[in-house]
Amino acid sequence: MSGDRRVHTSVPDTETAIDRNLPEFPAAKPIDEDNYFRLHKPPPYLSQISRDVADFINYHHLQKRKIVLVTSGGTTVPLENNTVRFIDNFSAGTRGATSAEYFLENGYAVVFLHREFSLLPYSRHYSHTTNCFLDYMTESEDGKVEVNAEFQKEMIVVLRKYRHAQNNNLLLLVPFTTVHQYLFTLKLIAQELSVIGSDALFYLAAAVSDFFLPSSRVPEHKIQSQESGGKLVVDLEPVPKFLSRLVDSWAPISMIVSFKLETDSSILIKKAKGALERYSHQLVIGNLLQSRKYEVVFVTKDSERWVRLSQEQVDAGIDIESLIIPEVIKLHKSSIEEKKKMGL
Ligand SMILES: CC(C)(COP(=O)(O)O)[C@@H](O)C(=O)NCCC(=O)N[C@@H](CSSC[C@H](N)C(=O)O)C(=O)O
Repeated sequence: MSGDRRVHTSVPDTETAIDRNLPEFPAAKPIDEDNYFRLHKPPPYLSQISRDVADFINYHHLQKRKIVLVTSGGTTVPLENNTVRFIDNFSAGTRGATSAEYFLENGYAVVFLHREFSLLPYSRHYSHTTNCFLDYMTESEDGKVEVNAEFQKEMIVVLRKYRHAQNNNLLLLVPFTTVHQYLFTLKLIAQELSVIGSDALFYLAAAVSDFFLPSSRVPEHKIQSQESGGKLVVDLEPVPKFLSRLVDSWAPISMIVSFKLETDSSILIKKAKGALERYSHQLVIGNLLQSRKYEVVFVTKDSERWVRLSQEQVDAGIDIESLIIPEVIKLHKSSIEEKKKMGL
């Protein structure tokens, strides 16, 4: 891509985000997915993302490489159009960024739809907080910046993988900030990926808002606390169940994996099965906020299987994604074979 064509999503698009002519957003109804996209304006940068994604897909499809869309990080729900306050969904982006690395190491090309400024593949190892990159550096005698000798071995491994992904155009970074941007961009990428059918895999690790504030109700400027008698009452609508659209029309032939996040272990599997029944996709990976880094449960329509790190693996710093991704790839392979047998 010529020049820096990155889009930035964390700046509120004050021009298009609010439209007072929009009718009051109706309560959630089955046709809401279509209404949502009809009643809300797409992000202004979408056509640029569409071109980048189309080029990326064509490039890898010609080389018969499988492509996975990994979503990562949390979506925001702005409470003002000139956003000062917003509701955020918890996610550091570790699941998505780490999973993307393992997909790349297994030969996939990755479209990484991520919350802007959340963790990214490879750079996540040396972020500005965990493992601050400055702690890995020293000043040589002639005043040059160098990497500490003790870290050379581990860093060269990450650097080589990072450069390989860059030099072979294997990783496309696509940002979002709001749930609005996420939904429009997910729909766009899904429809573009549908051209490669069963070779496309969807791995939805992003923490997506269940509720949002319709544009017709978003105040233009910062909410003044004294105006509302010091209280802030927020009246949100349910986000359209986009997963059903993804499964039944945006990418009907692709394998779709969603994550179910709970904090109460007694309802996790039931909720994961509920999502499968509701959306009829292939796999839900359930995880608890408290233990998400060392155990997950694979829930399909006829099985549930825990995948866990042993204590030794935890102590050795093994990523649970090193166990998750090979399992997902195995299921993707069978899904491709199945679809090919059906002539899809
Ligand atoms: C967010 C985490 C826990 C990773 O954490 P970090 O490593 O810190 O990034 C991820 O593993 C996960 O569960 N992601 C999915 C979380 C989520 O929002 N799941 C939705 C399903 S996808 S959103 C779908 C929408 N609500 C609908 O029902 O259509 C849910 O549980 O309901």
